[in-house]
Amino acid sequence: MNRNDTTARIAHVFRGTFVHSTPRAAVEILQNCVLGVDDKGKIAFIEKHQDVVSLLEIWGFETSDIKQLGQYEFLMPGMVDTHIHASQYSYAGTALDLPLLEWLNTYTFPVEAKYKDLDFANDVYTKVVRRTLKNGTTTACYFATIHTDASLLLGELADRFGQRALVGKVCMDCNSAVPQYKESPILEDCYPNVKPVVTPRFAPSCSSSLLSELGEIANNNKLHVQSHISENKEEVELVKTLFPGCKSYTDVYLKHNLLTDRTIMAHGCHLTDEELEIFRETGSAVSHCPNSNISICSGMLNVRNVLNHKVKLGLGTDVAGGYSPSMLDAMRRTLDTSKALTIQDPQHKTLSFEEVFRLATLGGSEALSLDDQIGNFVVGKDFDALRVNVCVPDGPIDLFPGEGPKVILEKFLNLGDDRNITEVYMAGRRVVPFPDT
Ligand SMILES: O=c1[nH]c(=O)c2nc[nH]c2[nH]1
Ligand SMILES: [Zn+2]
Repeated sequence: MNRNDTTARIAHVFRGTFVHSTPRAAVEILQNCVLGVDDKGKIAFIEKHQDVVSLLEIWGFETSDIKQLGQYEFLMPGMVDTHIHASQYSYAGTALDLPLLEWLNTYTFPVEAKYKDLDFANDVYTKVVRRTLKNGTTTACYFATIHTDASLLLGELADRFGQRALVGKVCMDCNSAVPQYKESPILEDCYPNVKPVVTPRFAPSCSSSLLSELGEIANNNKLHVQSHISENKEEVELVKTLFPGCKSYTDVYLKHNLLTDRTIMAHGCHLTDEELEIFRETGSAVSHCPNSNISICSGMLNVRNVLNHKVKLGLGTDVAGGYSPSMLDAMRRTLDTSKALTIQDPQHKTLSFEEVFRLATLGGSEALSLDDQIGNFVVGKDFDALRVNVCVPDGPIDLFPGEGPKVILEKFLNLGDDRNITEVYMAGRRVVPFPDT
């Protein structure tokens, strides 16, 4: 409870129930606690309420500054979407009738080509940032398009609305389906909470020389890398023919120096145990995108097996292969997929809702190598948080006598929506409700 930094002042104090994950506990529920946020947006303290008198003295705030959470309210860490295509948001909820490679050629590339028009980009990017923030995504790892100006605009909008983001200008130099839609390089480091991520689209749309160039840029500048891997079986076969000198899909990225502890690869449904071993050795992470995996019939990732290999794993909405921009949906689809695997093989150890909660928060922060900064309520981390009220008027959840905080959390995760997320904070700044509403 020491106050080390004498210049920091307290900007917010909350009292009530806090729910988060730790490396040891998938869900830790802290009741009747107080949490303080300093004016730099960092968590200054989290203590039992009986210690409030000494906290008042140490930190110099007033009792009247304390925001009391209601009986059916709690604070949880902001959710981390480790894989989302901002540029595909305009057709989210449609166009889910083709498998990956045809889906890309038919729907995705023609739409992404439209981002040379900045008005179009501004409309879609504003909507996706606002929609995901309202649904509790405080950190998003975005794919944009090949267009530098529109990708910079996405970064600017994330910064303006207060979403932490990694923004990837897509790099691809092979595209026979829509030949005018291909190009290369990256983005500048532009805002405190918005960073560039080196983004080769996936091996089939990149030449070996582009992959090498991107591996070099990422390593020389210590940048994040994101791409797709082993999403669908046809794609895995295609990669074998395109890169005959590589032992596996994973080996393609490994050979081009793209697998580092700042790498996040989406899907991985068909990765072998040998490939997962390479992920563990390099510290690269998998983004599990269950809505997309089912919606375009790509496969079912065995998350339990990935976790058993000690590979970092977060969840992704993968809009628009995934039709929902909500991380609550990503959690539900993760549970559904795990249950489907148990139906196929009763020996499969089904994921629990607590484990999935951890994947959406702390797991996501680890996958993006941001866990020293975000992911749970630890002193010194940034205060990225959701204020959840499971009892909002006309809300989607009914409660019954005797339901404790764990049941309330489970109901929110399974039944809740953005109506229950009454406030969103990123680095101590309240970003939802939006200032203009
Ligand atoms: O789900 C996906 N969405 C995409 O846009 C994409 N590009 C390559 N591989 C992909 N998979
Ligand atoms: Zn994707």
